Amino acid sequence: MAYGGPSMNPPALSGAVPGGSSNLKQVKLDRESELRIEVSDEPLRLRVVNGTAEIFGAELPPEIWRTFPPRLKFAVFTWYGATIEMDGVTETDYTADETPMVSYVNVHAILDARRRFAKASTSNDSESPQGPRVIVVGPTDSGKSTLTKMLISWAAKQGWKPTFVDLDVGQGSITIPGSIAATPIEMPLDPVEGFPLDMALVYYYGHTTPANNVELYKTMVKELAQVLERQFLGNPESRAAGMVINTMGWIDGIGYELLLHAIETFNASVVLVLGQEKLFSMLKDVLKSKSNVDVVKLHKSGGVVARNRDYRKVARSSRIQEYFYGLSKELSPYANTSSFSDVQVFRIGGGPQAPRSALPIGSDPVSNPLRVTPVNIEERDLLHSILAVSYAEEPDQIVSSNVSGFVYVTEVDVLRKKITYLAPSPGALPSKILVAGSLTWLESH
Ligand SMILES: Nc1ncnc2c1ncn2[C@@H]1O[C@H](COP(=O)(O)OP(=O)(O)OP(=O)(O)O)[C@@H](O)[C@H]1O
Repeated sequence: MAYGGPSMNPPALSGAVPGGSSNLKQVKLDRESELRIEVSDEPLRLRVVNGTAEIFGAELPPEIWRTFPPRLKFAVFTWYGATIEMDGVTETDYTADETPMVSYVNVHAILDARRRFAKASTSNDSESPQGPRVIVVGPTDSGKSTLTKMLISWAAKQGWKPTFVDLDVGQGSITIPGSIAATPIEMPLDPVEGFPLDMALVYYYGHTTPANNVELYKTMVKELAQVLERQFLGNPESRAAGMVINTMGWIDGIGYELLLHAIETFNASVVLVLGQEKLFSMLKDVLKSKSNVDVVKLHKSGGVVARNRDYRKVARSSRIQEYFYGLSKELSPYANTSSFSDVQVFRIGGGPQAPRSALPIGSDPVSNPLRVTPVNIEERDLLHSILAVSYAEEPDQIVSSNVSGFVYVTEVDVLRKKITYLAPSPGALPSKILVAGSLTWLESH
């Protein structure tokens, strides 16, 4: 794994534990330094034995062992010094004393002041000051998700309930990839569990890159923004806490247009640009006419680990597995079989809008990216597809409706006209309307 940069120090080990197993080791961290860890293929146990330390903004309780799953990459940071104990063999672990954490926490302090200002002047008037709407942008592997987590956890630690918005359909921080989602955060994030799903507002776009259907992606981003806007109007507490929006790492061409679209759609007031000068100056320039938008450049942490295509593919697959089986396979999904006639599967986009003969001469029968078409289960191979269970009551509401969850198609029996799927909860699905995209999964156990 390519580490490096000025912030790399040799591992700082202080005294092996006498009589302990050879896998037990203690690391002493000086103030404002961090222990960067890549977990190996085996889980790792870790605890704080002295001082205070946090993982991406969430403080670790003293003395208590936590188990971190295989391949997780993270840092244990301390503001005032700490001793960490690890039990297990890591892929890598080293300490670093050069981190951008002070600049990150300074951003937090400014956001906090804006929240307090918004809270002090809270009225239900839509013109009154609002909490910050922060959007984090930058190329892939610049540490966007990590910074988002820190800002959210630090805010929650101070009693705010900020809204986290995830626009990155490639990874899926709140729920499975292919979705855009938002959720209020009430407590610092658990370093292993991540973002909670129970109160999330989820839209299923269905693909792991916005390139598959740019119009649909934009439409769903807009839907989500409008719903949050309405919720903020009725909830001064959320409104004062504001939002933190995580974006995808696609920053060129259409990707850049989509960032601008998100900034505008969510009325972002703070744009945090991580690790790229060019993107920073482009955004600064294009947003200079907006006096209420601050564009701030921040350094990427030397600890951010670059992840290749294969890693991302595996990570997506684990996210889906986690949705159905839980983080450590503690859940068991329910297998259900329905007749083809009991469910209605739709897809969005594609297909000609109208036959050429019906269009004015010279115009092209472009496909309609928002068109909702029924899927013939007998004809289209849905085996191994992830389908979203829509809240839409009618097919024409599908694009603008959020979803209650997902099912995974494990068998399609064309002869008996039956479809079998895994669902996270038992009983009938909350809706007959299911939405297919291009997301599939091969269960590996
Ligand atoms: N200081 C650090 N020490 C160790 N690992 C870190 C550190 N900062 C980030 N990481 C890890 O590096 C990886 C990439 O970081 P992150 O997910 O924040 O990047 P990103 O810009 O959001 O990526 P993407 O392009 O997928 O959106 C993650 O696994 C994260 O946990």
